[in-house]
Amino acid sequence: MPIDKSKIDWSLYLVTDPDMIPEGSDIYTHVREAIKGGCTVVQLREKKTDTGLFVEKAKKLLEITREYNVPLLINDRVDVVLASGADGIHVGQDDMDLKDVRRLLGPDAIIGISVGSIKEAKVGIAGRADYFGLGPIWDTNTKKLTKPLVGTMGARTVLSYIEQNAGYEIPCVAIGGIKDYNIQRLFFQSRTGTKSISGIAIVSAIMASTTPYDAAKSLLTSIKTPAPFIPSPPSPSLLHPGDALITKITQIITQIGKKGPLVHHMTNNVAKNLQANASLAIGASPIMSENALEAADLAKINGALLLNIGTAHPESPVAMLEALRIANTAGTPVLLDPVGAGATQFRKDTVAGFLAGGYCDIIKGNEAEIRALLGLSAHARGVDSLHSSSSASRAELASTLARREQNTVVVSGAVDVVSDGERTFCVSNGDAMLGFITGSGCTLGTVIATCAAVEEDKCVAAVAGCVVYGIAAERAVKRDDVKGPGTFQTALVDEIWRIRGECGEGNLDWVKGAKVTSA
Ligand SMILES: Cc1ncc(COP(=O)(O)OP(=O)(O)O)c(N)n1
Ligand SMILES: Cc1nc(C(=O)O)sc1CCOP(=O)(O)O
Repeated sequence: MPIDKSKIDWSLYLVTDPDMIPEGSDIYTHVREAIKGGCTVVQLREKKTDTGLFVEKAKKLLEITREYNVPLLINDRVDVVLASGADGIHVGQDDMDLKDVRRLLGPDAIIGISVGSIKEAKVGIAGRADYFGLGPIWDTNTKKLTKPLVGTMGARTVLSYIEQNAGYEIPCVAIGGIKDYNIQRLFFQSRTGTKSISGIAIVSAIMASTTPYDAAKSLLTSIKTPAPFIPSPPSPSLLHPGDALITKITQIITQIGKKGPLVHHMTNNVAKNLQANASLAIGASPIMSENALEAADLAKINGALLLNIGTAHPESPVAMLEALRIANTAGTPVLLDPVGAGATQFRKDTVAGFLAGGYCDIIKGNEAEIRALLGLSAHARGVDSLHSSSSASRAELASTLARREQNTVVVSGAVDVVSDGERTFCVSNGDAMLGFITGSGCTLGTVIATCAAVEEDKCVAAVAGCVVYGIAAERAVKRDDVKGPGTFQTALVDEIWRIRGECGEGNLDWVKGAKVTSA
């Protein structure tokens, strides 16, 4: 029975590679096991095989795929499809023109094309492709890539173009560097309002596995399980600054005192002590450990992970990325403080590696750091709309990055700007004295991460962190015992402690000083 192409399940699409199959197995056993484990589509990809053998392999595989009602597609070769009776073909942009492929294979054949940009999507749409292979999403060792990486953001751009322009439904399977640990983030970060990828195409994670059944099963589980960090839609009362937001801030601080969340810091040596003291003062339990081998155990405990690259060593990015992935799998919120991002190539690569390799619920940085993450020059100049340091343009920076990353971004400064891409708040609490103590920005990160540990709405958690930290600074600077930065630093920790105590006693007067507006 030929496959009905309107009913294909694109969830887990296996692309074969004969050179990866572990010794002792063969392509037929391997593919059968992978299908039993959950593969829903198979593509036979033979780059070096002679035509005769290619057709023979296709015919034998077709017997297997038919048993499971799974479509078998052939990579690149129309003649092999025709000779074997396979269900369709996958072609690249430089292969045979789609109209010719269709003419040769007929209306029922499943025809897919590789797409990595809007320009390539136009080719696929014009040729009425049945599906797109969207990639390369990430780097891969499976083949030498000749096209730029698409990333989750590029995938979203293409999906949104298709949604608005195709005029017919085109399932898209993402391909390139996809593993168990990045699947959920891929689905989450690439989705548009209404269109998501329909599945993932995998080579090495299944073909190189000695247990293809288990590999496929585990990949399918990740596909079917929503990302643990997907935020719920914000409560309508928290869309704008107002009484509900202020009440929520006090509830967050009270919750921290009650729950004592663990906040795992992988942070810099300069700020570590202040961050640990501020954590304790607000009611959290700080752990300062750069050891990735502890990350799995720490992620199991409720709390948050803070990554700060201020004094990172050459080996730090590997340990931090490992911790980030573990936190993502556990659903533990992660705050990234990209200290000095853009200052050196090492820092640029480190931050790019985190954003490509994991999901950070909150990114907190100063304006130069956030500009660096957006690929803009560190200093405001030029005529682009993001060039000045007004609150409005910093709000644009924050919301642009938040929309790109599908997360919450804080641009810290005299006025802290917090955005999740939809809502953007300005928090004007704080004092200039914060600029005279080392690690004050890093410690704001600690306070925000602690709020994120107890609050699902990360944008509101970030606002709460900015408010409590800013008000503590305002109170500290007014104290008679504060004579300068040294005494201010101590008083700052004391005031965080006092605010937490007042919250615990139900005295919420402190929050009357909150200065939160919409950007
Ligand atoms: C599902 C899927 N997507 C993309 C590709 C890549 O195809 P192509 O661009 O033709 O590159 P090669 O496979 O020929 O190296 C694919 N095979 N499958
Ligand atoms: C065959 C192929 N095509 C790609 C594209 O982007 O067009 S990436 C790719 C290889 C994907 O292998 P793995 O799952 O091992 O990363």
